[in-house]
Amino acid sequence: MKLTRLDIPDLILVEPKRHGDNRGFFSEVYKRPAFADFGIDIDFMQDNQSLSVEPGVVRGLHFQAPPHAQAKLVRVLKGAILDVAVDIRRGSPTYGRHVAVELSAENFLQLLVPVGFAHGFCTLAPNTEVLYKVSDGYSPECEGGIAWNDPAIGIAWPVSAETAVLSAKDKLYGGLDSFETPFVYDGSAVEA
Ligand SMILES: Cc1cn([C@H]2C[C@H](O)[C@@H](COP(=O)(O)OP(=O)(O)O[C@H]3O[C@H](C)C(=O)[C@H](O)[C@H]3O)O2)c(=O)[nH]c1=O
Repeated sequence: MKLTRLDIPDLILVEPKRHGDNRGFFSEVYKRPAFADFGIDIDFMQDNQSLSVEPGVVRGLHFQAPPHAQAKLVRVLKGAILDVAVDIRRGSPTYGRHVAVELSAENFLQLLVPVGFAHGFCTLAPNTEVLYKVSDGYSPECEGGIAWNDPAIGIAWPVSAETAVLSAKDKLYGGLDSFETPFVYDGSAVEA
């Protein structure tokens, strides 16, 4: 399992090894010690899975505030997504900056999104299924969100406001400057 720190060093790209043979492949897709070797110890407690039927479905940008903040480990079982994480930790040198990576069933990549980041994705293929581990349970009262297309963040989504498929909830979120983040940067990440 290969772990790589991205431009925002708290965000980590994960590439499990696939052992191929005449039947197909076998892969250890999550291994807690591999993260521990990288200085990361997250106690994931729930797996979530979503199906998005159409390409161009945008889910996000979401987070849960403390005491139910969530770290996430995101992977794609079927199809493909542009996966995005936005740094919303007050005092972070990369506050408001984001990383966008393509995760797909084909590239087998995963994205680790720690607490303190808003998360969202846009599907790039029909019938895309996303599976992600979370480190805390669902807490509607702690749910928060930021407008997916906030120009202050400037994500280069492959869809427009006219073509994106959004939930009613996601259409209502305000921009980065419309909320007081509940997260504070603690300087934890080791520089890449
Ligand atoms: C998140 C969640 C939702 N639900 C129920 C609540 C609704 O009845 C239904 C759909 O929820 P929602 O529209 O919030 O689902 P998404 O828009 O996919 O939300 C997720 O999208 C982005 C990409 C994220 O990173 C979060 O994990 C999560 O916010 O599932 C649950 O029962 N448990 C849960 O953990």
